[in-house]
Amino acid sequence: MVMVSSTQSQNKPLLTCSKCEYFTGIPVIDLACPDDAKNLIVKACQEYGFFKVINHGVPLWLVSGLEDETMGFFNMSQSEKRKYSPPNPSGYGSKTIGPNGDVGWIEYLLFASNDFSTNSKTFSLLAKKYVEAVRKLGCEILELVAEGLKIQPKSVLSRMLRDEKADTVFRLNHYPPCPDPPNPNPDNRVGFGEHTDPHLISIARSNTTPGLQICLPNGTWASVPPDHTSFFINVDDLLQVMTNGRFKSVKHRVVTNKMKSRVSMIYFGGPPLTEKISPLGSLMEPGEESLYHEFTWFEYKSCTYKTRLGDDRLSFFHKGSHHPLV
Ligand SMILES: C=C1C[C@]23C[C@@]1(O)CC[C@H]2[C@@]12CC[C@H](O)[C@@](C)(C(=O)O1)[C@H]2[C@@H]3C(=O)O
Ligand SMILES: O=C(O)CCC(=O)C(=O)O
Ligand SMILES: [Fe+2]
Repeated sequence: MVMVSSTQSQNKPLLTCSKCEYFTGIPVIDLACPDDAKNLIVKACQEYGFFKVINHGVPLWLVSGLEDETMGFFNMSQSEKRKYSPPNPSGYGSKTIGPNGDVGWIEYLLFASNDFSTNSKTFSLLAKKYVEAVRKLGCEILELVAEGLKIQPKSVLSRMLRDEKADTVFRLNHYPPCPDPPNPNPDNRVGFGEHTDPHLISIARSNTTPGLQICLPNGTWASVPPDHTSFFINVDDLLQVMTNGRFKSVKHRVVTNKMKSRVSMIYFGGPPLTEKISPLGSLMEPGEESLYHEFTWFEYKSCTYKTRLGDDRLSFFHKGSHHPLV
């Protein structure tokens, strides 16, 4: 499989052909240094649509406590877990992803509201605290984005996550070890197929098992080195539109692991359903035209659920597109 590494001499990604080599070029943003962070975040969002944050302020006890509780859920019998399915819009899912025939080597819990009830009260309490903490982190990051882009007010993006009607999803994924691939073709050893996330921003944390890959600007897949103490941030589709294409909604996927199980916890930050989405006026250069038709988050979300995971949903909203979904 083609992987990517970087050399110290050039600091530019090079193609190599060894298996399981990590990409060493993921931007790392230290939130303890906000003056540097605002510019580095903008650069990372333009170049990769992806970066890692350290010194994020979310306590480790909360993160590992929720991971333990999550594994407590996934370790239950299939018949116990099935009591919480289907994941529509909230609940337990296994092997199928979304309503349109996508599959993966995965089981998961989806929460489409602030009600995180399962069999465990501790889980619900920790999930509530965790989502509050990562939403706050998302607001901080979006404010640094506004500062880095030199647009006012600095709450122009973060206000959408702060809104009491903010439409967020919280997802806990468990990828069991996949010892014998169902098909020897590595492309079929997929935990979560390639896609972009539809919201504004996704904030992900996983355990120490590798698996996440991002698609680089040159179209190659790069393996993200796991780091259970940090958060990985994705630019999502709405942020690409609101920056009129300056930021890239990152294509990503998860490959399976033969030996170890992987668990990830992802907060997807979205605006209220009625929010109208178009490029930020304060960012547009004189004479610059929007690349997209204006739409509401409700319209985009409805379109998302009519598509397959790997579809390019944003293309339906490009000016010039007359797609029937729009
Ligand atoms: C196949 C699908 C699953 C998904 C809804 C969709 O029709 C297309 C987008 C998918 C996605 C990807 C990011 C998030 O994991 C997710 C919750 C989302 O908002 O969009 C999933 C959806 C899902 O699993 O329901
Ligand atoms: O498990 C992961 O790290 C990523 C999963 C993902 O992309 C998603 O849930 O949308
Ligand atoms: Fe995703």
